[in-house]
Amino acid sequence: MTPLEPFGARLRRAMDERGPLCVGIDPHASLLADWGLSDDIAGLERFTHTVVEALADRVAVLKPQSAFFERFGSRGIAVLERAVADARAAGALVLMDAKRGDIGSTMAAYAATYLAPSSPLFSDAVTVSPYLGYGSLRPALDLARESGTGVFVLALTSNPEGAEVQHAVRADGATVAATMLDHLRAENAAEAAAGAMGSYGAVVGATLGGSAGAAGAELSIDGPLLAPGIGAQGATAADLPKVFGAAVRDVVPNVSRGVLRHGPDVAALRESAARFAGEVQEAVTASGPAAH
Ligand SMILES: O=C(O)c1cc(=O)[nH]c(=O)n1[C@@H]1O[C@H](COP(=O)(O)O)[C@@H](O)[C@H]1O
Repeated sequence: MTPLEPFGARLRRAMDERGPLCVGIDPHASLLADWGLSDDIAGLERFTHTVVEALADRVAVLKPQSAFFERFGSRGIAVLERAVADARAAGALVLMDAKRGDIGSTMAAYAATYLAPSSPLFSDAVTVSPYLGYGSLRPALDLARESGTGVFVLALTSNPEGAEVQHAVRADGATVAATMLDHLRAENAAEAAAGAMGSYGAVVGATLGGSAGAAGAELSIDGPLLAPGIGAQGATAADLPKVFGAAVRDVVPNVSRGVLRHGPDVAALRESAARFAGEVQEAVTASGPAAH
């Protein structure tokens, strides 16, 4: 396998060139209706193609939410495959939001699905859940290193229910979330030593306010921090420095419905993404000088 350049380096370059915004491709049934589309494979295809056409040549990352495609069965997956290929061809990095997590031997099959270059769903990175134990993710972490792809591990999720697991305190006094972030920092150590951004990211909700600190979590992991929750879940770009502090420059903020609700007009989708990107840039710049 000829590996791609490591994901972290590719992502940092895309963030520098296009700004750090990630837009989700989340074809909710309600959005299909709002766009005047049918809740079927034709509607799914039209919606997805429109988002890719509008944004893949300008945002750093597109994040298709796999569930919205899986609900249409094999034909939905075919639409997803096409979206991944088209978005990558137009220059966006594709983060597959599949939130997979299983015992290690099964995890290897999930990893191959998204991170093996020969797979029809090959993506630049995938979201995974570490709540079968961080070590269960090893096949994905290793395949990512081999294929130049990335992995985003759920650490502090944007939903209020996450705290009962993620803020739980272990026997050694650390919270579960802080432990996941420590694992990721260790995973990124070699790239950090070389002055590069690592390929192992964490998901930390933009909605958390001060509660990331309350979980005793050091958010700097020398890798990217995916921050969902801006727009429909109530967070704004101005929350990013408050939640992330000095780590804000490693943040990839995600907006899904906040942008998608402006479709199906391509110009309106672009304008909305540009507005969020501008607000993010303003918030990051106001937070202080770049460390790199
Ligand atoms: O991993 C994710 O992307 C994710 C993690 C998390 O903690 N919270 C969260 O909202 N997400 C995803 O981010 C997207 C947020 O969508 P909007 O609320 O419409 O902007 C959805 O696709 C969620 O599945």
